[in-house]
This record gives sequence, C-alpha cells and structure tokens, in this order.
Amino acid sequence: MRIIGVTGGVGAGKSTVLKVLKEEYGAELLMADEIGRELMEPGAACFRPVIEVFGETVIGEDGRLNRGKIAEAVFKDPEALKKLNGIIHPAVRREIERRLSLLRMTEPEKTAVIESAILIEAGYEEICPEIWYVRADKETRIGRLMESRGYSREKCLEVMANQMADEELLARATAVINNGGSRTSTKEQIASLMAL
Ligand SMILES: CC(C)(COP(=O)(O)OP(=O)(O)OC[C@H]1O[C@@H](n2cnc3c(N)ncnc32)[C@H](O)[C@@H]1O)[C@@H](O)C(=O)NCCC(=O)NCCS
Ligand SMILES: Nc1ncnc2c1ncn2[C@@H]1O[C@H](COP(=O)(O)OP(=O)(O)OP(=O)(O)O)[C@@H](O)[C@H]1O
Repeated sequence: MRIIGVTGGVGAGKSTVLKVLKEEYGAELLMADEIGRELMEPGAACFRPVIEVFGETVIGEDGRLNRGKIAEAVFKDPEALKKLNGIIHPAVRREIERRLSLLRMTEPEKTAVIESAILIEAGYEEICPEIWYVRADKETRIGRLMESRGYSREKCLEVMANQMADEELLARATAVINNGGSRTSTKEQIASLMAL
C-alpha cells in the first residue's frame, strides 16, 4: 500500500489536492482534522478531556463543544494549544493507525493519504514514507481564506503563527506541490507524482 502524507499551512490547498487524489486516483483519505472533529463529539473519546481542561464554558447550547471558542483560546495561547494537542493528537493517531491496518488487509492496492496541517509536528513522518508539502504564498492563502471561509486577516495570521515555517517544511518534505497557480497546474504536478 502506498502511503502519502499531505501537509501545508492553513489555506495552502491540502483539501484541494486530496479531492483530486480521491476522485482521479481512488485514494483513501485519512484527514486528521476530520477525525479530530469526530473524536470531540459528545460521547467520543476526547469530549470530556477537553472540557476538563477548558472548562464547562466551551460546551455550546447544542451540548457539543464550541469550536470557535476553543479556537479563540488556543491560537492566542501556545500553552493552551499544547494542552489541546496533548488530548487530540494521541487519539487521532490511534484512529489513523487503526484505519490503516484495516485498509492494509482489505484494500492493499489502494493509496492511503494522511492529511494534516501539522503532520510533521505530530510525528507522522514515522508512518508516511512520502510527505507532500502543498504550498502557496502567504498573501494568496490569506486572500483565498478571506473569500471562501470569511476568515479575517488577523485569524489567518494567528493560525499561521502556530504552524511550521515554510523553510522547515521544504526541508522535511519529499515532494513539493506549488498551489500558488491554477488548479490545472496543481493537477499536473499531482499526475507527475502519482506516476512515480
Ligand atoms: C482549535 C479547533 C477546535 C478549531 O476548530 P475550527 O473548526 O474553528 O477550525 P478548524 O479545525 O477548521 O481549524 C482551522 C485551521 O487551523 C489549523 N489548525 C488546527 N489545529 C491546529 C493545531 N493543533 N496546530 C496548528 N494549527 C492548527 C489548521 O490549518 C486548520 O485548517 C480545532 O482546530 C482543533 O481541535 N485543533 C486541535 C486538533 C488538531 O490538532 N487537529 C489537527 C490539525 S490539522
Ligand atoms: N489553485 C487554486 N486556485 C484557486 N483557488 C484555490 C486553489 N487551491 C485552493 N483554492 C481555494 O483556496 C481555499 C483554501 O484551499 P483548501 O481548503 O484546499 O486549503 P487547506 O490547505 O485544505 O486549508 P486548511 O488547512 O484550513 O484545511 C479553498 O476555498 C479552495 O477552493
């Protein structure tokens, strides 16, 4: 089974690359933030531990965790982010490894893609022989995020400040996808990498 790790900063285009890998190459997607989201639902493994650290005030009116409130707390405070990561990452990692072993048994011919904005920080180099770094310059990313998600410039900068620098990601990646241009150009780069 080919295992590819896809990383890149907020708004760089990871989801866009993943969509191509799934639709055109039948890849199986393992997205850390989506799995993290599932594990934070009421009754799931991380729900209570998060409340124990951040207090009852992070429970929303619908009884689920208020992600906006948690984001406000952690992206301004590296210590709080560390605590949140300490709860979410081990649980996400276990779930990803469980899904990978299942895939290895049932669909070994498939390509599995693990995606996270903080793939390297969270230690996934250990299980991903390939690390693809999806890249676009800061202003392009901010412009896209403001338009598509309604993020403020300040929010983009806050999240970026908590992510690994471009130079370090370039040094650690086994391949780089430049997503600062057109979607067609990105698809062509993916095609070259998939042909390897
Ligand atoms: C802080 C939380 C609750 C905010 O949720 P919210 O729905 O508002 O935003 P979302 O999850 O889409 O995150 C927005 C962006 O922030 C960045 N980000 C998320 N978690 C982290 C982190 N731990 N460190 C650095 N950047 C992060 C990513 O680029 C992400 O796309 C959520 O991001 C979270 O639980 N993060 C910790 C878990 C984690 O590490 N997830 C995997 C990161 S991909
Ligand atoms: N080559 C491109 N040209 C134009 N728009 C793009 C391109 N690539 C991505 N986008 C748009 O930019 C936005 C951010 O891209 P995407 O959601 O793929 O980023 P991401 O890396 O997954 O972000 P996050 O870390 O927050 O999950 C989206 O609205 C997407 O449609």
